[in-house]
Amino acid sequence: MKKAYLSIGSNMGDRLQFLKDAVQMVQFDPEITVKTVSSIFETDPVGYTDQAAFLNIAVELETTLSPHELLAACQRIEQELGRKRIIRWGPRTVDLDILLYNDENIESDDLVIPHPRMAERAFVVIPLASISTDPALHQLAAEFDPEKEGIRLWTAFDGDDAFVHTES
Ligand SMILES: Nc1ncnc2c1ncn2[C@@H]1O[C@H](COP(=O)(O)OP(=O)(O)OP(=O)(O)O)[C@@H](O)[C@H]1O
Ligand SMILES: Nc1nc2c(c(=O)[nH]1)N=C(CO)CN2
Repeated sequence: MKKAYLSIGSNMGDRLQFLKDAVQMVQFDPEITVKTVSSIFETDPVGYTDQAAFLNIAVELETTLSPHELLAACQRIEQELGRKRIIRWGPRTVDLDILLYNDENIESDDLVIPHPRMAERAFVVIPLASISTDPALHQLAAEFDPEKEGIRLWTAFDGDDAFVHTES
């Protein structure tokens, strides 16, 4: 069983529903168990700025899928939820990126882990650090000023209490 973290974002249509649907579809995969979902953050668009604000979350999961199988699962969910690639970094119903996979470093043509742009993205690092115990991530998150970065805590993720993993 491997531990992985995803970043999920949406800035089109019913953003909250897209996040909930995406998490539910991830959880529905028999090879994946969702352990923790971060709170939802509303974030100003980065990269291509002439678009609506995003909702972003980070998700911790356990999986028996390989990194490439996990990428395929994420891309299938994006397709099923109607994602179309029109503008690079442009509006999307839902975007699922793999941030980390079991401390592995992967550099293939179609998959790079850790995600190559994660450290510079407050909309990724702040939700991720909020569900991680890794001191390096907490340090990275502390270097961002949420107000300056345009990041606002939006609401708890209440898609399903079963997704909230409590250590016993
Ligand atoms: N860690 C990763 N997670 C998801 N996709 C990845 C990863 N590493 C490389 N990719 C590749 O990136 C390609 C483009 O992904 P996508 O269209 O979601 O990019 P984007 O979300 O617009 O931009 P960004 O990659 O900067 O977040 C995918 O087809 C995938 O093969
Ligand atoms: N705030 C925000 N900006 C973005 C996002 C995102 O999820 N949130 N995703 C992008 C491409 O991955 C580009 N810009």
